[in-house]
Amino acid sequence: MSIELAVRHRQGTFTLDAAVSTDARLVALFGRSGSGKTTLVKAVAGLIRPDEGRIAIDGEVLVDTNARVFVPPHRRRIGMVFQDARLFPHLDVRRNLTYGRMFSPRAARRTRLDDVVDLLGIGHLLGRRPEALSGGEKSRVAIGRALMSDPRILLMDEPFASLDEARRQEIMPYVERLRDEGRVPILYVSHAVGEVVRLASVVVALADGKVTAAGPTDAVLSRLGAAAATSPSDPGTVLAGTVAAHDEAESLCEIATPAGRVMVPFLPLPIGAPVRLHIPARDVMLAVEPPRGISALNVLPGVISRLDPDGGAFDVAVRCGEATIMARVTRRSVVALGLEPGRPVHALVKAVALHPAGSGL
Ligand SMILES: Nc1ncnc2c1ncn2[C@@H]1O[C@H](COP(=O)(O)OP(=O)(O)OP(=O)(O)O)[C@@H](O)[C@H]1O
Repeated sequence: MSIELAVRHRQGTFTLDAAVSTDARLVALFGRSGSGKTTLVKAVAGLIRPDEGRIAIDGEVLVDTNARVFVPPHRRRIGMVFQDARLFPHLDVRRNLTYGRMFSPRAARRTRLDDVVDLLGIGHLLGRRPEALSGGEKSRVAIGRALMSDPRILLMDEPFASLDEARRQEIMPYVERLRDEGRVPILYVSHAVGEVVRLASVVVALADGKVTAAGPTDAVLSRLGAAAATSPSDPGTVLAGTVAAHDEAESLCEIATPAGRVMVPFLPLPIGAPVRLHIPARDVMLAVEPPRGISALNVLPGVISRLDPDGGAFDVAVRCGEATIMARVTRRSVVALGLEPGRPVHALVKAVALHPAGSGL
C-alpha cells in the first residue's frame, strides 16, 4: 500500500501546495477549516484537476501533469465516504451495498459481500431501508458500499462529524478493523483529535494549503506547535507508551510513557503492547505543591515551559520527563498560583480522562 501525492493547485486566493508520501494504512489529514484538506481529497478523487502535480496509489499513476496523465474520476476506483451517508432511501441495505459493485470493473472484483457484511457487523440490517437505521449504522453501510466497489483507496472526509459521541465511539472499532484487516489504504479527514489519535498511524497537518508537519501520529500531535496550529479549540497531548503492568482487581493498567507512568482504565492488552494516550488539556489540572488527598490517580511532576493566552484561559505547557503535557487553566488560576515559565508544578490527570488507542502503529 502506498500513497504518493504532490499537488499544487490554485483556487481563488487559496493555493494548495502539498506533498505526502507514505505506506501507512490510515493517513489522517488534520488542520483548521480552510487549510485545504478537502481540496487535497478532491484532487485524489479527480473532482479537481491540479495545476501541477502527480498522484499515484500503489504505484498506479492517476495524475501526472508533466506526462499529461489525468485519469477521469469514474476510472479511478476511489471509494468515498462523506459526513452524510448518502444512501439510496428507496433501496434496502443489501441493494445499497451491491450498488457499489456496479463501479467495480469485472476484472478487479475481489471483495465479497459476506466479508464486507462481517467486517462491518451489518448482517442483521440487510433487509432494512436507510430510514430504519441509526446514524452509526448508516455510516457503516456507507463504508460497506464504498468497499464493494473494490476501491484502490478509501477517502473518508469527516465521515462521522454529524454523529454524536456515543455513535462515534460505536463505529470506531469497525474502522480499526477496516484499517487492520482491509486491503485498502485510507485517507481520513478529521477535526477530532481523539479520532485521529485512535485511528491514524500517520498524520499530515495542513495549514494554509501547506504541510506543516507529517509523520507518526504521536510525534506530530504531541508537538505543541502542531497541536496548537491544528486544534486551537481543543489542545491536548498525545503520548506513545507501552503497557507496563495490570491491576485487574482495581480494573486499571499502568502505562509507561515518556512523561512517566500513568494509570488508565483496564486494557485487555499484553505487557509491552504499544498504546497511544490522548490527554485533552481541559482534563489536566495544575498544582504548585505536591497534592494530597485527591482522587486523580496520575500526578506528574514537571516544569512549566510555556504559557499561551487564549481568551479567558491559558494553555500551559509542562515539561514532564521527556514529554510536554498541555493543561488548560483559567486566567485566575495563573495569577493565583503564580504560574510562569520555569515554575515547578504537578500535572494532575484523572485516569478516566485517558483514551487508550490500539495498534495502527
Ligand atoms: N471552488 C473554489 N473556488 C475558490 N476557492 C475555493 C473553492 N473551493 C474551496 N476554496 C477555498 O480553498 C480553501 C481550502 O478549502 P478546503 O475545503 O480544502 O478546506 P478544508 O481544510 O477542507 O476545510 P473544512 O475543514 O472547513 O472542510 C478555502 O479557503 C476555501 O474557501
